[in-house]
Amino acid sequence: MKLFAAEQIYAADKFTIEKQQITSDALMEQAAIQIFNWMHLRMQGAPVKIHLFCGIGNNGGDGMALARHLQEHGYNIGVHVVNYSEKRSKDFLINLDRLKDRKIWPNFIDSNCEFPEIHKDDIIVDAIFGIGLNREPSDWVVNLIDHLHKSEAFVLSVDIPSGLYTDKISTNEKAIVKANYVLSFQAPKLIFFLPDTGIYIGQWEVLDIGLDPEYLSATEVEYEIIGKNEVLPMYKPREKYTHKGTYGHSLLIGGSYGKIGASILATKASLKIGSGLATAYVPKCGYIPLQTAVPEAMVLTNSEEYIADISYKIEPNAIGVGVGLGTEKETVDAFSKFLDSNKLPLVVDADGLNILSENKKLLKKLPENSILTPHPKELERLIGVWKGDFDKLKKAKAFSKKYTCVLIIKGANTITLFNGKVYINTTGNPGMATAGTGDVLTGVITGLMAQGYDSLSAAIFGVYLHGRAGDMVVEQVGYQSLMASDILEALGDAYIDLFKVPEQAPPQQEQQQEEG
Ligand SMILES: NC(=O)C1=CN([C@@H]2O[C@H](COP(=O)(O)OP(=O)(O)OC[C@H]3O[C@@H](n4cnc5c(N)ncnc54)[C@H](OP(=O)(O)O)[C@@H]3O)[C@@H](O)[C@H]2O)[C@@H](O)CC1
Ligand SMILES: Nc1ncnc2c1ncn2[C@@H]1O[C@H](COP(=O)(O)OP(=O)(O)O)[C@@H](O)[C@H]1O
Ligand SMILES: [K+]
Repeated sequence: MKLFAAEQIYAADKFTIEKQQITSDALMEQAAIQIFNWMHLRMQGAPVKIHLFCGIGNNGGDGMALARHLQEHGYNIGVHVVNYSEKRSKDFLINLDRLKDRKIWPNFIDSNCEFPEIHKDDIIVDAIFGIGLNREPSDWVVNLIDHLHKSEAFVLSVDIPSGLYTDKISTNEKAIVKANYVLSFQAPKLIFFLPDTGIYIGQWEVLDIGLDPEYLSATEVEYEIIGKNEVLPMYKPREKYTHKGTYGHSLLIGGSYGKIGASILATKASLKIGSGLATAYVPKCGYIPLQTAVPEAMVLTNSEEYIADISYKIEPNAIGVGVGLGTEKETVDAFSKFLDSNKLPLVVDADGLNILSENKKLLKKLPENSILTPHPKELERLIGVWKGDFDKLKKAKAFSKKYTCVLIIKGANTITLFNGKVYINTTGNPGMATAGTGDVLTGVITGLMAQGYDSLSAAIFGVYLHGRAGDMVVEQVGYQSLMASDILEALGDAYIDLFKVPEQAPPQQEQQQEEG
């Protein structure tokens, strides 16, 4: 799903109004009705007090229009205008008048006013600022936001939590509403998925407010979120008249004394994801553990406790390097020499990344379209410290461009960058914050490349399947008990899940409705 920049949403808004020959307040009305329907379906007329805090722009206008619909349906509302500017938007004013026509007089709050009392069982609708925020809110607005938080009432934010910018990080975390739920118009916003800003969003849902679909589909975006719909077209089916050679040979180079488990996990993952053959290249101390733990894999060994040379006679189709590798001087030299002769795009993880960070000139030796899979600390070693998520993305994009590599930034909502575009994964859970899960991901991506997936598809699809396996298995084992091996075992389920059709209402029920 595309993530649009604020300017693109404003442009789509303008285009829709012109094409459909409607007024902007009619579009606002559609948006408000969508929110009303969402609330009405859940509240069913419950007499809970609903406090609507409305700014003076179009986000506030949405809130005012919503207030009218709630009042018409008998809800117990309090409407508060957060009067932070004299410059009120046209559609805000139209909706203010419509409220007044119905004899509803909002409570106007400014810097000198006492804030309204809010009980913790009340509901707050946050329509103070939307995507038009362009500077830090005044101190009294920050105090109001603090007042909302202190009430402990449920907060429903319209479009985005007020106080969040769409393209930068706020300097004052107290100036941001913490939303329990966000109803976002037309598409989610990038900030919902970044660690610095995602913390202000409990749950979110998209409401289709009728922006022109053709315009939106023709609009090129920098950011996309990746779910099942996006990865399904990448899937390569298994054909009947094929053999193990058809599905490629993965080579996993890594392991050192005390870290052979990493090689086991990665090698096994490459087979579990469908690689026809797999070879683990490990120091001799890894020979017996590997042959025992992954009897399906072949093993090549070199020196005793860490890898001191990387050379082989096999012809792999994909190579993953770095898990458990260690950073001994001889290993670094072996990796450097290997890069001189290797032509295949690599998947580089863990100590492979640490070696590259310590020896930046090696980065130039990486074949084009190699995949680097750093967690945030490894990323910092590669690209340097950053100031907030937007700066991180900018630096990461520049790095991926400079070395023509796919960069995978691991974490909650793993982010893949390539060729100026950013793909945000939606699978995975905090149960995966445990030893060895990254090693499994390296094996998964290597195994996909061995099967012929191009680097970008292997990265996006691999991250998705890895996270989906984590989501499926966590339901059985729980967050705390989830281990990397559990993800390995669930990779098959993640594939099968790609083709599961969402459950529909039982036919009997439909029949009854028709009869009724
Ligand atoms: N297509 C869609 O998706 C649709 C979107 N719709 C809704 O419109 C919302 C965007 O509305 P919006 O452009 O009027 O901006 P909004 O966020 O209400 O801010 C208001 C104004 O405040 C100002 N301002 C900024 N920062 C400030 C500060 N710190 N302190 C004081 N003032 C500050 C700034 O004006 P300025 O003073 O800079 O001229 C800004 O323009 C969007 O989120 C959605 O809810 C729907 O109605 C239907 C279709
Ligand atoms: N909170 C989280 N939510 C979702 N996924 C997570 C979370 N924490 C970690 N992960 C995933 O777990 C994996 C951890 O990788 P990494 O840190 O390299 O682990 P290791 O080095 O132990 O193998 C990554 O794929 C990451 O995206
Ligand atoms: K808002």
